[in-house]
Amino acid sequence: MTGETYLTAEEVTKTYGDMTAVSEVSLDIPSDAVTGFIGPNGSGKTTLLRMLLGVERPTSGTVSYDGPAAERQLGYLPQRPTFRPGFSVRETAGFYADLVDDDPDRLLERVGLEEVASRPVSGLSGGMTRLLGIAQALAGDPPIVMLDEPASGLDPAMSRLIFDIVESIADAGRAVVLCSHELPLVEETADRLVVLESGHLVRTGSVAALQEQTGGPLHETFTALLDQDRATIAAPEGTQS
Ligand SMILES: Nc1ncnc2c1ncn2[C@@H]1O[C@H](COP(=O)(O)OP(=O)(O)OP(=O)(O)O)[C@@H](O)[C@H]1O
Repeated sequence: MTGETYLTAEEVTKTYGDMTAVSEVSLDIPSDAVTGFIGPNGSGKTTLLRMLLGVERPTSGTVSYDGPAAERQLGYLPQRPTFRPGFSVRETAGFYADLVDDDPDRLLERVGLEEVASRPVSGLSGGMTRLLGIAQALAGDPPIVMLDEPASGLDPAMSRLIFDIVESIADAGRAVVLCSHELPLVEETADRLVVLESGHLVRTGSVAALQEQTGGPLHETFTALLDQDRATIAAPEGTQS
């Protein structure tokens, strides 16, 4: 079930010199839903996410926030979250909570890190570091939460835990966007998919609708869609079977 549009991108393009990382992508990000960005390495997922966040300025096109009034509109988990060494988990959560008048203990409880609150951040596992990154992204209760590869490099149990938390963030009414290569988990968790290839949006729609198009599980659907698009690009108009 998806809700209102919280963020709108219109024909956003990002070039770096001669390289086009994202090409004329238009999309809406709805509340009450997880939108998954999938695509091969280098297809432009992170660049698109960062333009939606406003930390990367589009070369052309616009991004507009249509969500509710909020002190912090967007929360962000970067691909490789890093925290200041020497601080404990609680001090770190406290730093982010203070910026938006939130409660650090609430944030730690939200991701299940209250038991390790006194541990130095340098002593956290990769999974716990990611959980602390999610806690930070939730500070101030932003209506939109964006997560870049929240489970990359994590074991299956930790990946599952992270995706369960991601789902619960959207269940609380927020708009959640994530980039991920963990296709089976994305298939289970996402409501909508945005499929990118070489900076182009090649498909968007609900997971069910995309599955219906090719009649298979997501990882097969994904491969089939990309193959289909390569064929579309390769075949001159009117020659496709
Ligand atoms: N600051 C930059 N300067 C030059 N090129 C860049 C920059 N940032 C990204 N790119 C290029 O833009 C393209 C898209 O990169 P991006 O990181 O958005 O892809 P991605 O789909 O997130 O990849 P991955 O799945 O590997 O994280 C890549 O070819 C990348 O090398």
